[in-house]
Amino acid sequence: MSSPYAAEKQVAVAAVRLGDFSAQAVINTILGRTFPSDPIVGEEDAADMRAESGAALRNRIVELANETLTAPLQPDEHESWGLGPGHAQTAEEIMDVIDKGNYGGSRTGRFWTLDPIDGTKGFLRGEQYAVCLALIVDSRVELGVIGCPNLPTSSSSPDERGCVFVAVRNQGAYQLPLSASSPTLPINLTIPTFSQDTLNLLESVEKAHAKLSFNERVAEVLGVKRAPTRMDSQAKYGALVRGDGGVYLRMPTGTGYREKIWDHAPGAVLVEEAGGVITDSRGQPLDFGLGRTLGENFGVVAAGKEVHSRVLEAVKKAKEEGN
Ligand SMILES: Nc1ncnc2c1ncn2[C@@H]1O[C@H](COP(=O)(O)O)[C@@H](OP(=O)(O)O)[C@H]1O
Ligand SMILES: [Mg+2]
Ligand SMILES: [Mg+2]
Ligand SMILES: [Mg+2]
Repeated sequence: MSSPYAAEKQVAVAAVRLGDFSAQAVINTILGRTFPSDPIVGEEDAADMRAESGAALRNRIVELANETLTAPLQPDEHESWGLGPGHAQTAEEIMDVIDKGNYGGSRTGRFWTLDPIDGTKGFLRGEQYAVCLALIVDSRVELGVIGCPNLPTSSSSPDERGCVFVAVRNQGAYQLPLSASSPTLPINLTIPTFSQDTLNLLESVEKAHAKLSFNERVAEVLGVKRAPTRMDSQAKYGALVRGDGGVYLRMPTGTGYREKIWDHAPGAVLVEEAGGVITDSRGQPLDFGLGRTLGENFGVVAAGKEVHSRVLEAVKKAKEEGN
């Protein structure tokens, strides 16, 4: 017997791949037109589309990307970005623009990093996912945007969904509504101070992505009373900066996986601009100048200032116990 929901999974995975590729095509088009000399470190590449067996995938992605590229302009969009009716691209152009994301990263100079769909697994489950973009200059994240189409606008309005988190270095962190035409004003974000009673951990849903048993021990050491919030994608960083949790904790599973810069760059500047601290689990800064990855993986800890140092101590204790 075939496994449950096999057909649904096949369709959903194909849809996500289409979403990933076409989102990278559209975003790279806009970046390429507006900042033509900026390289891009993007998660996806067009190799599968270029393969002989990739004709169906290629046709569908070209169709989807062109649907978005040629749609009537929104109030905050410009024709000079390569958007609007008449701006369809050929299959070759679409594949080339996706492959503009092949940059390897660098210690100096400026580049963008893009995760066209972060939290793929969450997207497949109909839960949280995010479109993530950051600008890195001389290894430092200067700007980060995290679009969360499925995240409630606040924990008190679970039915209103869709928010964008924006942070610019030295200019603060904000939450905007997802729709550019919405009249709602930006919300200025500062991570609140937590007590032992109100604190909880924000962690991955996927056990393959983070060592959740370690988090449990850290929570015990900290005396945390609330259950953790499990959420896919960098929506966790958004939840953290608006005070929905207290600590972002991601510990390596021991497989040698190296964290990708596009999975943390926007979140890093968002946390810092909301008054928080983000480091690896040893308290070292995340290094965005090493290439496409953050290098050797010691995990990620993000929280408000006071909480962050308590979490580092708890992590140290849990490690010393042999967890
Ligand atoms: N073994 C692993 N350890 C840590 N992160 C991993 C991993 N395998 C995949 N990931 C990353 O975890 C991201 C999702 O993070 P989270 O667990 O916080 O939702 C994935 O992003 P994509 O969904 O963009 O591929 C992927 O890059
Ligand atoms: Mg990702
Ligand atoms: Mg992704
Ligand atoms: Mg991926």
